[in-house]
Amino acid sequence: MIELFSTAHAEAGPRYTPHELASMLRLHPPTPEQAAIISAPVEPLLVVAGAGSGKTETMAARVLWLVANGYASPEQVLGLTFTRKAAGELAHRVRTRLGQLVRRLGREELLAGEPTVATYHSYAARIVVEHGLRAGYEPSARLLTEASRWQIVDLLVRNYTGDMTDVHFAPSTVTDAVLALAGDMAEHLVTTDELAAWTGRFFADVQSRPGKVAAAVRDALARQQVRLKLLPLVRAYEVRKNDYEAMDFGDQMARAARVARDHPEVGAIERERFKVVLLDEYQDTSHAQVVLLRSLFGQGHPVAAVGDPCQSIYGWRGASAGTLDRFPAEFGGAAERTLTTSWRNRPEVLGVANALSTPLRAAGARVAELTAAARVDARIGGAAVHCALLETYADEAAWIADSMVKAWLVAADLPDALPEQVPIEQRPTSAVLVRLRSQIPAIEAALRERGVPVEVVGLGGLLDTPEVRDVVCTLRVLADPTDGASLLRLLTGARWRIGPRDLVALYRRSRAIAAARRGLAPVPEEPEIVPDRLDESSLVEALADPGPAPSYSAEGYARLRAYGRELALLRHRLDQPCPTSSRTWSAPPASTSRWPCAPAPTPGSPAGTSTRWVTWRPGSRATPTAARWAASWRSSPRPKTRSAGSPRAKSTWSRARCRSSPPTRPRAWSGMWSRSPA
Ligand SMILES: Nc1ncnc2c1ncn2[C@@H]1O[C@H](COP(=O)(O)OP(=O)(O)OP(=O)(O)O)[C@@H](O)[C@H]1O
Repeated sequence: MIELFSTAHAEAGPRYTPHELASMLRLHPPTPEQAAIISAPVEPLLVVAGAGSGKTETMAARVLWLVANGYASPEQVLGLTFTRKAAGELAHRVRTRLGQLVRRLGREELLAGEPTVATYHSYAARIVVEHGLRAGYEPSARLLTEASRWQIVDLLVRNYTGDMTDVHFAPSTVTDAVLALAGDMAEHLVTTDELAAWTGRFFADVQSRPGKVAAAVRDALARQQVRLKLLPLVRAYEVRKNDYEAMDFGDQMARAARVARDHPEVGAIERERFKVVLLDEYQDTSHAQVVLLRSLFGQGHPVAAVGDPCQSIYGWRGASAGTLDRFPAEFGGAAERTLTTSWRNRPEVLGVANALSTPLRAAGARVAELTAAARVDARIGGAAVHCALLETYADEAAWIADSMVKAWLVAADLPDALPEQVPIEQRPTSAVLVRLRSQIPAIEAALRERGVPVEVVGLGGLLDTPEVRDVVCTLRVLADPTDGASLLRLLTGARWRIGPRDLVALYRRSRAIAAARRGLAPVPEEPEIVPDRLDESSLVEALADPGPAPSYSAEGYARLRAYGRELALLRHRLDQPCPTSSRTWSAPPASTSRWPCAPAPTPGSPAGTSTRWVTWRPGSRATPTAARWAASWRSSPRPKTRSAGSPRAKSTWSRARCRSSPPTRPRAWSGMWSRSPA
């Protein structure tokens, strides 16, 4: 048990029961299960409970009970959640209740200060800033955004000349794989050397066993072989981050965990500061997060963790349902409690949810089945949960909209009315959850068609509207001439309506351009046999230079020419400064520099036709990093082309890099414009 917070109340036992506090603040009375958690001894505690069972509510009530009974002052409470939204929700409930308590008890001196409610990541960031120097981490290290991470690794990948035998990925996939591997290693606190050594031991172990290697093991070995090939890139990424004095989110969590693990004095300081710790969604904590929390608060400190093994969504990054099972061992013999009343769902929904989660429980998830609270709203539109499997998104949207209209009419007892005739107070609120944002417009349209007012929530809403998506695709095509997928969307969209025959002709043209370029490239020692990414993705070039008109329908050709001209005009504006760039930096010393990616003159095209993708001029506004990258690109050696049959032939992606890197360069380059200098 911890040293109690000053007052006589705490030493003499709790002054207020959970029920008394609830009635004092006019809150819902807690259930017996909730009351037991709220007033549990001030020791490690694990609450395993399902969705909507009142976990957040109970945690807020526990903070209130601890403060009211003098076990902790508000500022000695730390609550950690995964998302800012959840942190905001918990903080709001705790602060509102503490405010009510102050007004009721009139004891402001005891309740001064604010609890700290933060995300796991922001708490880790604070640990690194405040204590990182103990482990040699600069507190001023810059945090890389997802986009910056991607740009750094993409550039490394495209300039990489190491052995990539057996890595049959496109460059962008290699970039994703390197980022994922770097992230996984940070989550698991594993270094590149440790991973290489572990893989070596694993291989030796498998090979030392007699008999045939099972197919599944062979697959695992092959995957690990690929992983080993990526390790030099992960190392290069680490070096690059050090050069930039930067780190990503994974590094930040790993640094916090290492500081806490290797420097016990940090735990002493944090335990002194926070007498009570609440951990939300504990089932989703990664290995690095568990190490951080266990190192800081793992010696019997009153940590209350809540979690639901059936809601574990981060298995891929090291979280597992076993995290909940290990809690008592990690935090010093925790009591375990549960909540079984659902305040959010009706019995029919819970019946389905309980049935669906039965296999998870059978596999060891120790979470109790939920039963509906008596106060859950009366049923609307029948007692059954319906499930439909429909052929198209449009059918699905229509079905959802019809079901909702039916529910409205049943709720209002107006079977023949139109939705807009249902009085507002009789309209039940309804929510539609979708798997993909792209489904939203169709569902929204179907509901509006039937007169049901709709509000689309979520940040992605605007980006998914077709008009905005067209603008985004246009920007992509301008910045990345290999982005054939975006161009295809625009060509087949409502504006240009290019038909299949003309698309095939354009595709043939792109092949001809690629073939002509191969013809002009330095002659390899042996013929190349593997198609590369550029071969597949030069539709944008073909649009700029569509070749002879008779290959297309007259109308199609005219539209393609018109659109090609429009894109060329827009492309000339690519090097204009971005208004958000906050300082001007002198660009590297060079005369006007052109990215050498103009398509070669090809048979059938007017002599000298070429497309200039991006022009950069001295004096342009650029960040120092962008300037450095541009300079390093110019001085980097030209990659070699691959020869078929050579013993250690570079794989597809490696050669694709050599061909596709010039056109994609502007993407990395222009992406830097919008960033403020470091
Ligand atoms: N004893 C109670 N009496 C009445 N309502 C309650 C009670 N306990 C919780 N609730 C209500 O139940 C709803 C769900 O509670 P809460 O948000 O705390 O659940 P949760 O388990 O944290 O949900 P999730 O699984 O989504 O995180 C809230 O509206 C809350 O006010």
